[in-house]
Amino acid sequence: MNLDIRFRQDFPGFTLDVDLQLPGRGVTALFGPSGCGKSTLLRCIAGLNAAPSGRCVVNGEVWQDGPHSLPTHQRRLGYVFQEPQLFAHLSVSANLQYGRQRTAQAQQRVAWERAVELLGIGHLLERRTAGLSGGERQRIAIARALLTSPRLLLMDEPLAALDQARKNEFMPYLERLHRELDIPVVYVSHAPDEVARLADHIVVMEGGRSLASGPLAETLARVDLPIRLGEDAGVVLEGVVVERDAAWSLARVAFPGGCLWVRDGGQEKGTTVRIRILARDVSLALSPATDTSLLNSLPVVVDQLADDSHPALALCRLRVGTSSSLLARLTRRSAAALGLEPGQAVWAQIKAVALIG
Ligand SMILES: Nc1ncnc2c1ncn2[C@@H]1O[C@H](COP(=O)(O)OP(=O)(O)OP(=O)(O)O)[C@@H](O)[C@H]1O
Repeated sequence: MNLDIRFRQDFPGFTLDVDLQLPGRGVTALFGPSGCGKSTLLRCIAGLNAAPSGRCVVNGEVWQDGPHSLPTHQRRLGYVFQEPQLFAHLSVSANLQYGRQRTAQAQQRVAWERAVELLGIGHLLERRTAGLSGGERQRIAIARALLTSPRLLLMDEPLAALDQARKNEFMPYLERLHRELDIPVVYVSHAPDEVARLADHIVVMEGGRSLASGPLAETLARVDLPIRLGEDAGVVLEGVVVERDAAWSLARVAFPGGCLWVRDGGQEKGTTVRIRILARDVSLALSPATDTSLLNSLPVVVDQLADDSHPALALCRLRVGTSSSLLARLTRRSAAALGLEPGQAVWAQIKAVALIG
């Protein structure tokens, strides 16, 4: 189960040149600054851009092999754009019907009721799409894409047109798709919070190339990428809610290697959650601090030190237990004062932990 994706395409002043082996399940985020080629790559995968030297194999289905390329309508894919492309004169139901009609009955793998329920649009079916909110329209666009029973779902910044409040409402629907449907998704975004919350695998792009491609947690913990991620550098950890403290509205999340207190997000004990810790929110000490307001202090081992984007700053990767990592951003002066070096045991003090889903 994998996606074999290789394209080279020249444009005036820009070349897309990627060679990627991506997992054939889960969400892969294409992440990078504006103009780095994310949408162009998505268009190549969809066959909307003709890249004659490309190769695109989706879980064994060959969509392109050099000049032999299936036209887009013969590729079993769903494409969700930034702005939902719905038929304004038709009802929601008729829009969905359009998606389903495109797929032969024998190939239909996502039932109507399932798509409607997953995206929470049952109450909208008889409405015309023109009067709906941006978030509702986007949910309908996704349901319509699902009803084509795609082998691959391509999403090009589906949340970009929504404000933060609408994004927060929308995100759980994407998480449900991820959890409950076995359709691989390639998801374009330049929003680190979205990537941290949704992705299993990340491709970091710059200037038409892939700088890094790997599992989310591992890739975000690399010290050579935070320079590109700037203020957003940080790790994502997956853990389980093990305790809830109603008196202080806090929850304790256990992850491989330790436990952290976070603001209680309402999840039941036993729920798997993701937490995000930015490098700038982690400071280091040689002993466990007791006279501090910080809730979270973890014993860690210095793994790697690297220069950061500014000559005053350093990035430090820390091992927590045997399989988790943190990043800390600190001044080089502080690193020298603490005498930091790989293998050293120190304490990580964590100013903020965001529970992201
Ligand atoms: N058909 C085309 N003709 C000329 N240049 C093109 C064409 N398609 C893409 N490009 C160029 O490729 C580059 C990458 O564009 P692309 O839209 O893929 O970036 P992106 O990472 O998706 O950006 P954004 O996040 O802003 O959407 C840009 O410089 C763009 O001008």
